[in-house]
Amino acid sequence: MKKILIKNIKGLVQAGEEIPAVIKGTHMHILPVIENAFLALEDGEVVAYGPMDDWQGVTDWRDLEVIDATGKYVLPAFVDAHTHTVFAKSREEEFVDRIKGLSYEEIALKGGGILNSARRLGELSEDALFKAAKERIERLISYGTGALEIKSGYGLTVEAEIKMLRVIKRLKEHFPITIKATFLGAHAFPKAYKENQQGYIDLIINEMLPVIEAEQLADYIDVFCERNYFSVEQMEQVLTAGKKIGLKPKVHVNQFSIMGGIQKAVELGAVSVDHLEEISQEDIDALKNAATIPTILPSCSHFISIPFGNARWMMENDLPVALASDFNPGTTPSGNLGFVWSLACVKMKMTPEEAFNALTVNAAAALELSETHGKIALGRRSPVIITKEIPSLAYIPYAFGDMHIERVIV
Ligand SMILES: N=CN[C@@H](CCC(=O)O)C(=O)O
Ligand SMILES: [Zn+2]
Repeated sequence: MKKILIKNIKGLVQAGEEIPAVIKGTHMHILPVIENAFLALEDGEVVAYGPMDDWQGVTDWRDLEVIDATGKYVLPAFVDAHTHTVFAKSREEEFVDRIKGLSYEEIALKGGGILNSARRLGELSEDALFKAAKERIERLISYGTGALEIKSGYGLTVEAEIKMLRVIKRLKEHFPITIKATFLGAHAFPKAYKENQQGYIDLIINEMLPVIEAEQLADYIDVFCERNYFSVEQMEQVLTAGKKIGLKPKVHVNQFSIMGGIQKAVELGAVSVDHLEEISQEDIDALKNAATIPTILPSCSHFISIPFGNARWMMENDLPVALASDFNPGTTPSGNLGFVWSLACVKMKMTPEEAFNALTVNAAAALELSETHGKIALGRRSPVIITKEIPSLAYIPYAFGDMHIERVIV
């Protein structure tokens, strides 16, 4: 048995059996920290923690690794509940086009964007996609990500969507961290179906979903509900078909426009609604008393220069805000949740504590991982982060761009 004792921890963050599975509104500011603490793990499972004064000493030193965390914090790893980590190639030429004045939507309308990624993904083998995604995930873990969701959606043909999902399945098997798969066949209409949108929806429902069901390739179903992409009615068709084979909805809504997608997604029992750069009082009202987690993606706002989600307004309305990276080659070529933490504080005026809850407890809820992730508690095995020596917890989002993580125990 591999035993690890982390002692003299400057601050053990978010440790406690009583920490709730979802943290709403004003409660998001509450973040428990045990000062001068210890944490004991056996084969990754939390077997004891608390103030150093309560530490009983070690009786069995065999196979024990002792880590002295003087001046360092220990945190539950982040949960990334929204990524597109499997993709073929980066898209920096679109980045340059945006610098020159084109918008994301204009680039997409001239054949760039999602269709650009789909063209490139079609050319790559399953093995090549797996290798590239594996390297990305290794990097994400070193940044403190302890569980993540990965979407398909750069295939847009039966063959290529299934290829993506098979890659995600292999990644699940390869990594010790939890990975969940989301089917996003309804990410964009392929060129061949530009004039026959219903034909593509039929392809998703009649050709893709049966293979996904037979091979158990997905946990969730997603639709990009947006002008020039999928309408609310089209989203409803796809989500309803997905639900019939047990896929719960997690959807892209309100990135550029307000179309009623949030209300419909809530009605269909969505686990989360993601993006929300644009939001109305009606949207907020729909989310009150719903189990759906509003998930904001500030790195996307930063990178393509669109508004940041109004987290403060959501919290004032007692909603449980989650944060995720949206890691993808088009709108967010970074899966670094430390940077997301910083952006949430600087641009969305979330306190460091609120943003941390949004990256852990509420993010775990957005991925239905509340039982295992988001906090440190007895019996749990989810990854933990050990920081470098830092003056305070707020220093992490404050000193953006620096790497504050020394080690991630998976
Ligand atoms: N908006 C939809 N999908 C991705 C971007 C896809 C792309 O541009 O490749 C997002 O969440 O930002
Ligand atoms: Zn996305």
